[in-house]
Amino acid sequence: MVESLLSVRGVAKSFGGLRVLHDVSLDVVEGGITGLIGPNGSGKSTLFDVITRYQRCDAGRVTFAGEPLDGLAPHAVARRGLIRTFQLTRVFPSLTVAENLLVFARSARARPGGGPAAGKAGGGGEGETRAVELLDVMGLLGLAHREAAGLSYGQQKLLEIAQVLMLGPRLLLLDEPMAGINPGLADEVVDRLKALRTRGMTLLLVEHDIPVLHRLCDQVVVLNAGRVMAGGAPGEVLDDPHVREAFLGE
Ligand SMILES: Nc1ncnc2c1ncn2[C@@H]1O[C@H](COP(=O)(O)OP(=O)(O)OP(=O)(O)O)[C@@H](O)[C@H]1O
Repeated sequence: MVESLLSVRGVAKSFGGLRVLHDVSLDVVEGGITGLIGPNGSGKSTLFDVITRYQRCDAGRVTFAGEPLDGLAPHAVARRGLIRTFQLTRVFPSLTVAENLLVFARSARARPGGGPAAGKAGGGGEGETRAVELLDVMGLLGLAHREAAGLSYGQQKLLEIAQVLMLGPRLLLLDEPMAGINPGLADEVVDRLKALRTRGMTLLLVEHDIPVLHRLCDQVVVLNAGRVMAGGAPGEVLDDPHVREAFLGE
């Protein structure tokens, strides 16, 4: 049996009297891309909040790399390598693309045995080497000396992902990485995310676009009204008539 990098078991969460998550369990295997889909209000953001410890769950447990996250603060979770983009990223418009990465070099953590997408970076020369490598992976090397303010929205998204990669995550949580990106660039973002997987990164992302889910994900988990209603290979899950009815309104 393949051990999962992230394991969510029996998670429940209510806000006041409103039960938002009911007994949610899922596994994310290392080195894969897992898509999380579900109608508006089905609990996707709340699940991300619980996983990253922005919210406490009322019941259940989240385990990362074999260790329970109970009781940890969000920054301590991030330090273990479980990182969500909005937590830490901010594109500074008046800095160059390269400078935007180097800002993150100083706070980067070392992770022994990581590949280029999950390795270590300090300040100085090491941080610069890593920044160049990540700009290359994200297709931004040619823009390294441009001001970030001049980037397209999609390029800024790629820069945000590169910033967070400076921190050496082991699992990256992305909330709708394609949102607002024009269709031409969406293909590029898909390719860049796949390139990260090739380098050993593990991704869990909220995504609504069905063709994107088919192209990108190894596994899709469907959340409906706070419960996992399906999970498995994209081809199986996204063609399931129950899923199509709940999610696509068919
Ligand atoms: N802090 C909170 N206090 C009270 N209710 C909340 C809170 N956060 C979320 N909710 C409620 O929980 C439910 C699930 O919300 P959540 O944002 O997790 O869903 P979602 O699947 O991410 O939705 P969307 O696709 O619209 O982002 C909604 O009914 C929402 O109003």
